[in-house]
Amino acid sequence: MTKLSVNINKIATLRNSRGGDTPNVIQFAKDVQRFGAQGVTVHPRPDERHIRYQDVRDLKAEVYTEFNIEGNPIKSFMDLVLEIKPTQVTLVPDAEDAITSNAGWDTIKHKAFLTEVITEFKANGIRTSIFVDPILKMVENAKNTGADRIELYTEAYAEDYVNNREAAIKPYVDAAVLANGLGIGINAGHDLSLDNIEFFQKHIPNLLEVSIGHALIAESLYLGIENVVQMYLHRLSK
Ligand SMILES: CC(=O)[C@@H](O)[C@H](O)COP(=O)(O)O
Ligand SMILES: NCC(=O)COP(=O)(O)O
Repeated sequence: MTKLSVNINKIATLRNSRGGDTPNVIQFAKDVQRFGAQGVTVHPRPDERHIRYQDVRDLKAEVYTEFNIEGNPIKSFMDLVLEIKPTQVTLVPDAEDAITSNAGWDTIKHKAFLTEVITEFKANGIRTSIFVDPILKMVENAKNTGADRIELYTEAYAEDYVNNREAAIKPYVDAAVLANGLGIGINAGHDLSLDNIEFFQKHIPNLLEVSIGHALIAESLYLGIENVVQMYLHRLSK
């Protein structure tokens, strides 16, 4: 079964655009869980332009499904995650000035750093995942850091899906087969949508979780959030 974790960063972005508390991110997290989402994802960045560190603290009491915190493990992020102790931390090598995540880890170059960080999170009972491109040596070395899972960075899949979905999925299938053989779990995320999720899920063996935000919120403008969560769950259950 593939779990749906809803990334609520965009709700915080909308709220922050006016400076008040509308829409309320806590209420939104409660609602997506009530509608069936099996997890909530947040990605606090150092400048807090999307979800804020205080939001993450406030969410702790309200997220009763899987709580996934994503981000670059700088000191303030590590302190936050160790304070909250979510179900899962996903390590993402995002630069401070990047609009959104735009690359996976080089798990060879950063092996020592990742190993140290992962050891600390695991010692605190937090499941660990590393954001990686579908590159075999990056997947293989993700396993060597001690991470429980990888999160496959799916932007390239989403972009290529519209032209040639068979070619688009191929590197992800190869990466997933390797990950399964190595015994490391598989998550995926970035630019997944109602259009491309079903094909992805059908072809990736043992896909444990997808985290989806941008497209899901955009689709909800037309279809409503309750419908959209149900539509994703339906596509993921096939
Ligand atoms: C890790 C990742 O893939 C990103 O998609 C990210 O979590 C999305 O966050 P933003 O929506 O704030 O760009
Ligand atoms: N880890 C990916 C994520 O949380 C959401 O990415 P996106 O759907 O906003 O592109």
